[in-house]
Amino acid sequence: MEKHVQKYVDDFMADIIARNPGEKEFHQAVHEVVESLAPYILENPVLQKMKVLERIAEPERIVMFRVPWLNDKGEIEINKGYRVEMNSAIGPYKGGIRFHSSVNLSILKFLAFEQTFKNSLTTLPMGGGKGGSDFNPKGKSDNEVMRFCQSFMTELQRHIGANTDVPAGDIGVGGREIGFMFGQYKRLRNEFTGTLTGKGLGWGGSPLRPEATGYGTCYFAQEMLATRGESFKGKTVAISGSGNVAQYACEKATQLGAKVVTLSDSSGYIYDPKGIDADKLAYVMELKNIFRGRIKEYAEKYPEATYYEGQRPWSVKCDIAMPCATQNELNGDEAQTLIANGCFCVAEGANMPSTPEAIKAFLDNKLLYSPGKASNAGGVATSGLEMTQNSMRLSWSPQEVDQKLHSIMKDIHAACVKYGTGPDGYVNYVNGANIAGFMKVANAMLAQGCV
Ligand SMILES: NC(=O)C1=CN([C@@H]2O[C@H](COP(=O)(O)OP(=O)(O)OC[C@H]3O[C@@H](n4cnc5c(N)ncnc54)[C@H](O)[C@@H]3O)[C@@H](O)[C@H]2O)C=CC1
Ligand SMILES: O=C(O)CCC(=O)C(=O)O
Repeated sequence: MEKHVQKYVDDFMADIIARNPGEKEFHQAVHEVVESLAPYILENPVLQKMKVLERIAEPERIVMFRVPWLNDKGEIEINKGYRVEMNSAIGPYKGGIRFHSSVNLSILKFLAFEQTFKNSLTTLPMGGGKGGSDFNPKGKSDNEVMRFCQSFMTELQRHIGANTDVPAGDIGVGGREIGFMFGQYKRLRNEFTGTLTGKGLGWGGSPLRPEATGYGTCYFAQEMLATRGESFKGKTVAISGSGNVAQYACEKATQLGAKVVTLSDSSGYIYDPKGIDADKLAYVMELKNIFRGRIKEYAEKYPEATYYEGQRPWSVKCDIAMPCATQNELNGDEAQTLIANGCFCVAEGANMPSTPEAIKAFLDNKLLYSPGKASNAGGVATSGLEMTQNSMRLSWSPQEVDQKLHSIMKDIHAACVKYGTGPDGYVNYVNGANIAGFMKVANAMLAQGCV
């Protein structure tokens, strides 16, 4: 990197760190973006003068609140609730809600920051936001989850709305939680609107929203593979996670002819050398979505599989890796192991799953590597399609939604290629996604003045 560009990055980050002390995930997300954008911003002085990136890195609003609820023993429990309304330059704030014990402001700010660029890439009119709570749904009864969701929404409902801020699911928030939150929103506001996405099909949801993030990640990977005359057919795929994104990435990769050999959760991973086919995946979906069990039970049911306690799946030999669990789940050493084992494509289904050292290894070795903000954008894009269907008061068929999702993913890929191709022809999808995502938001902010 040239000296004056490095200085811009260093000064920018020094300011971010001073203004947001201790928020390491947020610093990490901003650093990656500033590194991509610095040359572009230095060539466009108006962006510097109008402090566009500085403003994008400061949330427009953060709401923090108490979430008191009663557990099944009748005792009061208290959690923290948050909504980070990051940027509304191109549309209402939009982004998921995460329930996980690790949730804090740093994590939600990094997610809301990433969401701003991701939503812009979808080409749909959605700003960036993210919310959540340090509530841990593991081991809680359905009634406890319902009481928690109702209390969370009792406060959140004042801050959201179909034209203001439209939350959805994320880690720990799936169809069950969206149902409880939507029910409480409707009850308190006395209105049936599209304020949440990820709703059930019979009450305003879009076909394919549950599938969209995993499917979209595979559609994006298909586009990357095609640039080298490759496809999923006959490839071995390692997937981490076993939740929503991992399940549907596994389903689509298998449908496209690949063999998926791993899934994981926070306790460990399973390796199935025969591949996780449709029947085995149906078992995983029941295990995780209904019985809320652990992935190790897979290896008890299918003796051909092995369970590795406390480990991540990146030492397994594969052609394609798809991290679909959580942030910073793939480090520099694991990236080197993947590369040494012949992995040539990494498509992120999770948000920021690769550490900066892992990303550097992928780029230095010229892998096909897509950051989550590009390859997992199919989820929020389909949420955008749900918002459109809600506004029009009609619903599209699964085929129509799938076709739109597919074409959005192709367009995001094309935008990354346009802005990320270097002089040697290698596509740096990190730069491509950051620059393409930034431009639309930046132009809107320039037009809207100092707000
Ligand atoms: N649900 C969606 O539509 C979208 C989700 N994402 C991202 O995809 C990732 C997964 O989200 P979902 O599948 O929706 O959540 P989920 O709650 O359905 O599944 C999360 C998975 O990650 C695993 N996990 C959580 N913490 C872990 C840890 N510390 N170590 C190892 N595994 C861990 C869980 O065991 C579970 O398998 C997250 O990064 C999320 O932000 C991104 C775009 C959209
Ligand atoms: O569907 C949405 O609104 C949000 C999805 C999400 O949280 C994400 O893209 O990370």
